Amino acid sequence: MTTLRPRTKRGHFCHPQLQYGKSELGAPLLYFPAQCGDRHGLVMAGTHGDEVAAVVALSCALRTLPAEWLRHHVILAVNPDGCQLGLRANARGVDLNRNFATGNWQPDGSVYRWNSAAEERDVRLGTGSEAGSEAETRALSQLVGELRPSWIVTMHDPLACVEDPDNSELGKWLARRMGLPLVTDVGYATPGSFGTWCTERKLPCITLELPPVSADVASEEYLETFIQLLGDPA
Ligand SMILES: C[C@H](N)C(=O)N[C@H](CCC(=O)N[C@H](CCC[C@H](N)C(=O)O)C(=O)O)C(=O)O
Ligand SMILES: [Zn+2]
Repeated sequence: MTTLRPRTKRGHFCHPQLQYGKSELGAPLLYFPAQCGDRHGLVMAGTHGDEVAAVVALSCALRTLPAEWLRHHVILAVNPDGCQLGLRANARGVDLNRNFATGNWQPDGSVYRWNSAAEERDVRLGTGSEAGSEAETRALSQLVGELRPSWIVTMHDPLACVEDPDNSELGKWLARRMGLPLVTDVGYATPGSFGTWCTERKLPCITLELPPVSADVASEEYLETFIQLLGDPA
């Protein structure tokens, strides 16, 4: 059994970090490389800067796990500019999850829901001047190409489901542990999305949609599950 880091010492990282690019505003794009095992996965959050409960909960899990027990790569903030601005888009107003170089990329912009109380998705965002136009998209695509992870879990909120087109054992485990429904899609079109980009490259990708909970609640409710996700072989 892994001896977890005492809570008194979880205020800082002891895990190596590597830079895989720069955001549109020049922020470093960081990832935490796996420190042990093989068949590494990639667990990431912060594609949308208005969905940060997973960023905090994943960070808490990472800081609780001793560095040498990290079995999978981690990106806490795919979109650091959006995270610091509290913005779904990146600093250029582009929804990064509609900017990936997929067969169905659309140039006409995208919409999202202001919040769970909104009756429709009507807040407009760009999808980029072309597929892969954004620095964050290109850097992540290149990193995935270099790391060649066995699987990817990308965290969003607030739709409260586990989206796994492959109905994999990992997807079933996550759904069970999180008490969320396992679905094959989120229920609306996502052209140019990361998940579609992965599907086209036959890379297993699970989208974990947290419920609309605070970072405070997520860091308590999901800590054990996220520690197991990061520290146990998949
Ligand atoms: C918090 C926001 N205001 C909000 O309500 N956002 C939701 C959408 C949440 C979200 O971003 N979910 C998906 C993830 C897509 C998964 C897809 N299968 C993939 O291939 O990546 C998204 O990108 O829309 C909202 O309802 O707008
Ligand atoms: Zn999202």
